[in-house]
Amino acid sequence: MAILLGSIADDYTGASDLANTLTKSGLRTIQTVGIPDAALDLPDVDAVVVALKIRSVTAADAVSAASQAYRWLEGHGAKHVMYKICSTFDSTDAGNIGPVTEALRNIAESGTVFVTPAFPETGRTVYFGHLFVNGQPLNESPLKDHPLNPMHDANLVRVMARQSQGTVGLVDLTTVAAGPAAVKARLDDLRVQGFTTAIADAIVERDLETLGDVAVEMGISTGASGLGLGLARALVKSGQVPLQTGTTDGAMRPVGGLAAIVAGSCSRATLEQLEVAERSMPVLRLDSEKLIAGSDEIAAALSWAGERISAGPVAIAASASPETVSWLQSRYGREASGHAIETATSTIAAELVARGVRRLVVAGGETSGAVVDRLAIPAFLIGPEIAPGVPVLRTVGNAQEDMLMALKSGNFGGKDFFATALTMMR
Ligand SMILES: Nc1ncnc2c1ncn2[C@@H]1O[C@H](COP(=O)(O)OP(=O)(O)O)[C@@H](O)[C@H]1O
Ligand SMILES: O=C(O)[C@@H](O)C(=O)COP(=O)(O)O
Repeated sequence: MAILLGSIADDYTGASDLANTLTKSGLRTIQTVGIPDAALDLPDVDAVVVALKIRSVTAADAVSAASQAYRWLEGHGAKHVMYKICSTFDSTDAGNIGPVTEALRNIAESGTVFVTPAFPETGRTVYFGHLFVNGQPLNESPLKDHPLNPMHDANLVRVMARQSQGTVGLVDLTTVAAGPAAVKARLDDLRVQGFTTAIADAIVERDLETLGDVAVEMGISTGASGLGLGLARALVKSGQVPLQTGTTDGAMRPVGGLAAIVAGSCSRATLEQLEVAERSMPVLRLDSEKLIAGSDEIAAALSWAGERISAGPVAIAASASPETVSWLQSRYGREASGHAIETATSTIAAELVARGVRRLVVAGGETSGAVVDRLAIPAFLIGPEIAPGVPVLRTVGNAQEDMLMALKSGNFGGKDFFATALTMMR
């Protein structure tokens, strides 16, 4: 299997978001969970998105995992590797966008690498280095309250500089609007001046097409799904990939079984989606403190689900308001409470699967990572889009029967996301 485009995604929902964009843009794409085992029979594809869970680990661990994934992708023919980060630039001053981008730049022996989280379809735009989320500066958006990486600065040149060793430049909108030649000239200029990375502005898809045209000729880039769109369109336009249509064959064959939702995202969109779901299906709100205290809350949740699930889908949520999250964190610590709740939600998901759930929606990036790891799923085929950034996924190569899943990024999806997803996953 020789691939054209490789990607290393820093979390699993982000990986399915990018795989969805590449598929929609005409590339046959598969999402693997980690570097695939040699024994895994992968279909012929144009693009492989290697999903890693490295957004909230130490920078050293993130660099090591991403470097190994880069070597695997390069060894399988990838001419360009995109490091997929969150469209809301989820990271801290310790990393991991800066350290991983710089490490990949060194391995690929690249010039100045551009970085853009722009994803206009979901309201993420970058203007003179400042990230806006649905028109609000990042630091005023719901991301200011993220449980693991609250974002307090919209100026990404500054944010990136705090987590980088090298200097960070800017490819501003005026340059991007002038087209690929102007962007290349600006990157050359930045390289000569010694900049290792540069935030690239983008407001509309056309800007991302320009950036894609430039990136496709470089070894690596860093960005969100919008950059994936630019890269995919550049590959199709150049004739390197014939335009394919639709989703992977067989991705949507019915799997039967029971259906459930497990939510660990505390993002505003997820909280609203759970409120709406309460009108049409049973929703259990877990007690966060009891979850941290021990297994009784898990057993109670499974018994609650057992009494209802044969009649239709159920939802189980650890999700809580910013006030509850910060109270819990002040008592148990940010990482410890996040980790304990991820362990609990993934245990609940695995037990539901053991009891016959074959259609599973998971809300939250870290939460999805914990669930997918717990279920030991090796890879996913990409099905149709439920909402921008969220496709239906079909498991590949796992021990259990095939499952249909959706891994929803916390902030993605409309208010009726859960009902829409379950309808598509019949
Ligand atoms: N009630 C809660 N209190 C504190 N942390 C929570 C609570 N519920 C979930 N979490 C944690 O919040 C984090 C949410 O992150 P994630 O799953 O990536 O969601 P998102 O996609 O919205 O960023 C996870 O670590 C999860 O375990
Ligand atoms: O780019 C994005 O916004 C998503 O693909 C993504 O990575 C979101 O992360 P989570 O909200 O943590 O799922």
